[in-house]
Amino acid sequence: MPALNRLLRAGAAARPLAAAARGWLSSLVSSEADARVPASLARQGLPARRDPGSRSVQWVFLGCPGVGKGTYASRLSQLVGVPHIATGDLVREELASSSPLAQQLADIVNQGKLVSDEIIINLLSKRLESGAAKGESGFILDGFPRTIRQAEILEGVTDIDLVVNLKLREDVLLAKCLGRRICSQCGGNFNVASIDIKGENGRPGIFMAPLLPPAQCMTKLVTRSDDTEEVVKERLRIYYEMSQPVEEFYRSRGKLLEFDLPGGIPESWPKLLQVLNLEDHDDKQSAAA
Ligand SMILES: Nc1ncnc2c1ncn2[C@@H]1O[C@H](COP(=O)(O)OP(=O)(O)O)[C@@H](O)[C@H]1O
Repeated sequence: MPALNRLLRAGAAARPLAAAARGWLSSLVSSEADARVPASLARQGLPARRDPGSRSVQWVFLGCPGVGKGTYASRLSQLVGVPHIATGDLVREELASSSPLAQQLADIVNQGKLVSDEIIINLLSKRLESGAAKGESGFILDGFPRTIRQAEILEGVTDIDLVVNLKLREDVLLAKCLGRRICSQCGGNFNVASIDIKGENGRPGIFMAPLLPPAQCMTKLVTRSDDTEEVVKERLRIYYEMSQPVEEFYRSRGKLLEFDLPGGIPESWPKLLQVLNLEDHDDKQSAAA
């Protein structure tokens, strides 16, 4: 099996890339029969394909920067027992290394631009490959696909069961990005923003309490270099231009589940479980804990 990066280095052009990526990724993801698809999709008139337990879930989380893809994808991955794979994390791991790619990536990410499809497919392929070697199966993808080309390549490789599109109003997205903090020691994600917007002119208000770190992390908090106001606004602009069409790509295939976040985690998590038909799962896990 030729590695995608070797093909790319050999100067593979646009069409061979898609073919190469398909070959490479398809050996790493499963296209077997369908996995669990929430009954809520059926209620929405979307196709609910059933063959429970045939393979692990293959889900995608879409949504603007700051919407909470990482938070909810990570919680769900623990609940359903599949890895949470965030391409933004893969990019940041590469940035933290002293690889030749790191400087090139830093310039792109710090301007709020998208990394090339080639680089992202390469990073994702490596992550899937190392997971497969450890016996991982299934996934919840967060931050991928982010362009129509990425979506087409993924669709050519495997059957995604469900795409959750998380939504929040733009002023809240900006406040959440600016309030985001990471513990430089444990890697935990927190948010110091306190959001309390009153409803007006028929538009509902929204309340989100800050997600504060424990005392031992308090002095070790850092801000992502791309979470400045200027860069967040550019990331939002790029999302609308490059990634929003991906929503329509999955909507037209009957796979998109729209989810308007009603508030912070205490309000949103139970509702998300409800629409995913996973409340029982959560109860069983809490009882077992
Ligand atoms: N699928 C992708 N395609 C291109 N670039 C990506 C992709 N995923 C992540 N990146 C790069 O990594 C950065 C951080 O990604 P992420 O943590 O997902 O950010 P966000 O908070 O904007 O959703 C992006 O701004 C982009 O430069």
